[in-house]
Amino acid sequence: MTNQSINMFSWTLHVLLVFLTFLVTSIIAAVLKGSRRKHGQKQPPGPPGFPVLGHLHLLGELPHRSLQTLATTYGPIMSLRFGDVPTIVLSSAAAAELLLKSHDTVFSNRPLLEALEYFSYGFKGLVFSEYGPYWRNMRKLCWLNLLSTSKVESFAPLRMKEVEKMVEEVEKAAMSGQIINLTEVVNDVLESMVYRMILGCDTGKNNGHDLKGIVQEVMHLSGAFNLTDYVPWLGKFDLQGMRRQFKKTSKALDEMLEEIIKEHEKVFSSKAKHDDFIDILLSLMYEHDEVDRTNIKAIAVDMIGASLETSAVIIVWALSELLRNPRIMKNLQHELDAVIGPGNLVEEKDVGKLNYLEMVIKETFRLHPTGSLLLRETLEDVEVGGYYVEKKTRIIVNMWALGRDPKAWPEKTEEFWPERFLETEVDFSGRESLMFMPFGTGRRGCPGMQLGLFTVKLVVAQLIRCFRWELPAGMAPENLDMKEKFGLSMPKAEPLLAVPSYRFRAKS
Ligand code: HEM
Repeated sequence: MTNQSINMFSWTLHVLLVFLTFLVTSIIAAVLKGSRRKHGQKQPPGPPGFPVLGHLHLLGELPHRSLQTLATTYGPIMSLRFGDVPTIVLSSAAAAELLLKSHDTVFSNRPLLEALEYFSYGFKGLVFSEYGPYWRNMRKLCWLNLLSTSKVESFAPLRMKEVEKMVEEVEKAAMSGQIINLTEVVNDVLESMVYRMILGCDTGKNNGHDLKGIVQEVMHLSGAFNLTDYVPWLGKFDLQGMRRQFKKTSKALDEMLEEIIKEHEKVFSSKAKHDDFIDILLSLMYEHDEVDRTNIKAIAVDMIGASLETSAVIIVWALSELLRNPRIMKNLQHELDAVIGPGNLVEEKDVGKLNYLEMVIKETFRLHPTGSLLLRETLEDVEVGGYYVEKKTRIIVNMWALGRDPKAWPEKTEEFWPERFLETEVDFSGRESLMFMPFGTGRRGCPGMQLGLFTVKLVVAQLIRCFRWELPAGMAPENLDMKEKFGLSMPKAEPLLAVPSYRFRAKS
């Protein structure tokens, strides 16, 4: 035997051994878990699964669609197992009401995913920290100091300035009849707003650190499929090489945040102070023991992650639906012209008067929920709706399916029809009814809803008020590609391209 074939043989043996250990351990684990379950405890229905994989193979490229299809057979409360993780998928408003509303606390935990352990400094932020006193403190701190109504309003001039810059850029394209990539325009304005508000800097290179590139990598890795999250004991083999990437990216992220914090510290007591989230968190660190440097970094990452893609993605979907539905675009332009003075830019104080805009944004969230699968985990065993749900069961609320639940939305279910909200008195908060809850619900509901809505409405209103939009090369509205791709926030798969022309030159 040559050296090469000996190596080949030992490599094959190694892979076989790993696979066999994997198979045997998983079967033992499944048997032990089964035997722990008491007799007569009814599980929600679900399809038969494979050993080891469970139902992972059923997820497909667009899990929200695959799960919706499965729910037509197994019902709106469905039991699945992804690797080692028992999971319940909720696919209707009634199912979400039954579990989440009546047992808010029990369903208030989040799964501890490996990527987020790295990027949130061992779950020291808010979004993915475990339900309990630490999470409660962090939530209160963020709510009072960063996301309260008065704080959100204090950043309004910053948002307006960035929106004005965006309008100027689009005006240049309108002058030359250019096709523009609206997805890029929206991402750029959101990045500028979010980075300035949270970190006090823009999207370019910061002391040699590629802020935009690093954040994009963090978002990408946080949404990527990681086998370790489903079969934890396989983690030590790091078969997909994910841990290596988490370590590399979290190191780059940490170095960049350190420098940003140091810059803030240098000018903290001077007039050159930025007055952004880092400044606010630094003052809390100087005043209170409960905040340290790690918290500042973890919260900054959470706030960027929670606000950037969510808002940008929904704006692009809203603009796409408006381009595909000229009647609705016209209605919105009429409302904007009637409410806003001639030639003026829309300001945040106007947003509350724009009822049709509100309906357009609601309808966009119904059909294109950012975060198509909302993730929770049970804190303890619970019996609900005649079913037994174990502690540490992962709960997936299929928001995609909720928006298409024919019982909740019987009329024109698949159609973009904002007028349905004239009759349906639901707000964004998921407080009254879970048929519509784009910002989640209950204790873990989104604390950035107000900020998110202001931003989304302001950007959409400005782009529709100032410009007429056409699809490139005479494309018919109904031919616009509306496919989504799976990710943390379910963005449109293809960038949105369109040609702007002036409705009028706006002045602020
Ligand atoms: C259009 C924009 C946004 C959408 C659609 C959105 C949506 C959501 C959703 C669905 C959740 C999960 C809620 C649940 O489990 O019930 C969430 C959580 C969260 N969001 Fe937002 N969000 C947006 C903007 C923001 C902004 C601007 C911020 C802050 C700067 C923010 C901060 C958070 C935080 C901190 C959490 C975790 C709360 C917790 O676990 O206690 N979000 N968001």
